[in-house]
Amino acid sequence: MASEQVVLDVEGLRMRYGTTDVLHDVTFQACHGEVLALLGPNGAGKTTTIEILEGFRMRSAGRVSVLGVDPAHADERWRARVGVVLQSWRDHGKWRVRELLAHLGTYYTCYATDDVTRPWDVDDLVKAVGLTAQADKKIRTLSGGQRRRLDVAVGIVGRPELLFLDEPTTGFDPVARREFHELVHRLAEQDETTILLTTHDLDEAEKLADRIVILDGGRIVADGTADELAERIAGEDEVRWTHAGQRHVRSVKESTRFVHDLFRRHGDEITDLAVRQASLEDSYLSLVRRVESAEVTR
Ligand SMILES: Nc1ncnc2c1ncn2[C@@H]1O[C@H](COP(=O)(O)OP(=O)(O)OP(=O)(O)O)[C@@H](O)[C@H]1O
Repeated sequence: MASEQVVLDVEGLRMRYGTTDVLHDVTFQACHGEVLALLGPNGAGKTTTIEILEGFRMRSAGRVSVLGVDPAHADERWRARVGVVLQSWRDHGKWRVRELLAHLGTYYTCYATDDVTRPWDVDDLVKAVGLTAQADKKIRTLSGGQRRRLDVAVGIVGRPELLFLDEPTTGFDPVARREFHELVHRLAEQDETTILLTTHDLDEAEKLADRIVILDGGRIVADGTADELAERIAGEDEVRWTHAGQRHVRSVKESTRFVHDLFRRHGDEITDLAVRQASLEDSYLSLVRRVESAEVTR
């Protein structure tokens, strides 16, 4: 993390649609250069949260500060510092990729600073999102995954300080996904862009995020690094080994100590040893099941 400067500050956020509360007292922060993943089951409140932070939706209660400004009262200068990748860019089908990005980029020219050149050079941008071969194609002829890459390019053309990515890799093939992950790392590490992303891909969250916030039923049920969540929630590693021709599997809290004891007792008789640490998926599933069973008994 480049500095401890707080870029996103959310405290006691509440949202009510009609008579239904969908966010209850949501509190979290993100610091400069941090990549934060917001996870949670369908309907947990991720998009609602992100739309409030983007200034697209009015909250019912709570305090929200984004780059030091309340998004409900933000101006164009603030908007130019924020990049948004929405769930899909469907307009401008007759435009060509390069043309659209160059056109949208002109909006940011007046927001360039001594430190940040705006907009992003179109050829560099098209290359960064892997659309060089499609740069002169009409948008309506792009495949679903190529459109999604264009969505990402539209979101970052102004070189935002803060980037919101709502399910960015839906429809990406494995190569596109890998390239997108490299782009996110580059944005966070080289450009110190703060990134808030939502995803249902736990492997993606584990790879990209410095910190993970899990929302369930409109409440934050976990907040920490993938390792912290694995330790705090799933808590157990899986150890597999063979002894005297027989396969064994045990779930244990302290795998290093367990393996040490195993070798102390059986030495070279132990073969095929494998230790699998609890993954983010284990933590997530265990947490969501716990919340669901608590709701059933409530
Ligand atoms: N405009 C709306 N009017 C009424 N209820 C809404 C509206 N938008 C969302 N909701 C409700 O708010 C809750 C949270 O929805 P939201 O879209 O934020 O969830 P999500 O976590 O993004 O879900 P998903 O993973 O399915 O995209 C859901 O119960 C949804 O039905």
